[in-house]
Amino acid sequence: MTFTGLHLPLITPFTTTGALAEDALERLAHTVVDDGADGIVALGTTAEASSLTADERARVLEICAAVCAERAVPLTVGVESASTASTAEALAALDRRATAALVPVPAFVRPSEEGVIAHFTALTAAAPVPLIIYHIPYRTARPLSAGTLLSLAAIPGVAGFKHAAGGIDDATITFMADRPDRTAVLAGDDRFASPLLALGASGAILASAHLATARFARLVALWRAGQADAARALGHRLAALSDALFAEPNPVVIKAVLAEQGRIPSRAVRLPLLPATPEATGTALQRAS
Ligand SMILES: O=C(O)C1=N[C@H](C(=O)O)C[C@H](O)C1
Repeated sequence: MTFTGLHLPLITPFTTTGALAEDALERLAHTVVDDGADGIVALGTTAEASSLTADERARVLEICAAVCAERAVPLTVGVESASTASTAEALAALDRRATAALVPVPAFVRPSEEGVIAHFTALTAAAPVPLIIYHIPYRTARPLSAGTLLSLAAIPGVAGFKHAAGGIDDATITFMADRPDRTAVLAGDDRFASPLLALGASGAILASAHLATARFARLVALWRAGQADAARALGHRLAALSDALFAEPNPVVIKAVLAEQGRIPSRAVRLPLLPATPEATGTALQRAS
């Protein structure tokens, strides 16, 4: 299976009293698909997954799975835990309607690169669905060399990567040149999405695409079609939007803009996140229009 196109890592909307806003989540999921998203990611970082209760996580999954089934689009589910055993347990219990699981290196632990390979080898044995490895060293504190990324790509059961290396570094360039064709690479760093697509990424998982969904979908399509001039120009404009949306910790600005636009009932986020400032919200609203 090859993952292509734009996949939306949905925020979790809350009501004005702080409860899960189920209707708003369902509406949002339908809207992004209407606007050109090729798939949905539930319970990613952008969903504040670690701040949700187990019941809320289960409801989010049910809602997203129902929309994905109705719209016939893939559902990728974020699964994160501190150890290999607990991650394997969470994967084994995954909703059967999931198409893939998005799994980072456990944060804070800082295993060796050999440990990372052993971790994902063990997880593929436990997972009922293919894995998309979430490479995000600035959150996990575990950089990975090109050699390790290529070893991970060779593990049966690894369908691809969400690549969010914090830039286009040496490892990224070597990995993009040498990875097997069957390995999907999805751009996962909003600001660097266009350059990674230019290097051959097959798609993207971008929180920024809650806004301007159709334009982000077009960015992916243009790069995939080799229309570099148009893609580059659009990429520059969308990078400016991403800058504004990531001016404060994700997803606080995105939620504030969606609330201002009346697409979700409130800008509420859960601690330790704080609601977006009016300044950041104003700038993002302008760039989103
Ligand atoms: O939840 C996600 O998936 C994403 N998370 C990233 C982050 O919060 O660092 C941003 C990316 O756009 C998608």
